[in-house]
Amino acid sequence: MNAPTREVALSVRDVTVVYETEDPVTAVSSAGFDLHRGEILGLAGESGCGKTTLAYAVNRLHQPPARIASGSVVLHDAVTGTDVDVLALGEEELRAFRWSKLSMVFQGAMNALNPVRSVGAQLDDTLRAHAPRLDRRARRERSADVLTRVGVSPDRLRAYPHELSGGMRQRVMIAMAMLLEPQVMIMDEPTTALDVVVQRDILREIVRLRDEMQFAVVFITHDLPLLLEISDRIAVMRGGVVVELDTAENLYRHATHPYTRKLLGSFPSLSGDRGAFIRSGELDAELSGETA
Ligand SMILES: Nc1ncnc2c1ncn2[C@@H]1O[C@H](COP(=O)(O)OP(=O)(O)OP(=O)(O)O)[C@@H](O)[C@H]1O
Repeated sequence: MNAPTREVALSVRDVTVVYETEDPVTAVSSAGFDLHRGEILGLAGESGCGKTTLAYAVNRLHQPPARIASGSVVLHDAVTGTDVDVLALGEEELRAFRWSKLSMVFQGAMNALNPVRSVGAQLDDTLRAHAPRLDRRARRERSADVLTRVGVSPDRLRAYPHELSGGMRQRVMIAMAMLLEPQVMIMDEPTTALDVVVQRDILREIVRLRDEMQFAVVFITHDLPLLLEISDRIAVMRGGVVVELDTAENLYRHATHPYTRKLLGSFPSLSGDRGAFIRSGELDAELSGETA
């Protein structure tokens, strides 16, 4: 597996998000992290701790009553060499930024496909909107290529969403998220709705693609054992705050925050002989090519 670099792709600093409801809720409070190029950063924490709220802030997806009260999100664009101040982008700039620089896949993303348009037409729409210089043939090739990368045959370009299984539809959404080769992908429980075998297949693909394409991934889930297997570093959130951020291995072996230890202890698969677990699971072995 390629080691991620120390170069920072995305800096998230002191982000605070408030839901301005009758009784305002500060869902994320001064939270932040640096995401390195080519890195998979896991974001862990129990339900309601603010993971999705933070991810939405990074992609500016919040609608009222949510309000980003403070903080900064900066993408260090490797292509142009400039820094993009995400929270300051205007509507037009934001449209150009999403998908092409930073893309997001949600748990229920597969339901976001348009039921009356073929997969190919939907990939083509995104390319036409964001890569107008590509001609029809180049768009078709690119669409076929991303589908192949996520393990879906290019014949499926003609298929309609209802003709595909849930796992395939979710793969199509992951293909869509990588269509414009963004530098950062945020994946919020991207495989939770799928069965375990499909989930593992897709995760294996994500890690392989990260190695191939060197994009950086923020991977959000409450499934800490899974994060320990696939992440380079893990940030643990609690009550809207990042309480600990360390390499997967350090976090597993020497978690310093009592909450992280409690979280590790709450997964039966992680108790017992901890030394035997870390990054030596079946998935990791397969990823490093040790098994077929
Ligand atoms: N629209 C909303 N209005 C008011 N409060 C909200 C809203 N959406 C989320 N919250 C609150 O913000 C906090 C963080 O929620 P968030 O969904 O970000 O957590 P999460 O860690 O992603 O949880 P999960 O793993 O269940 O998705 C929670 O206390 C939640 O109740």
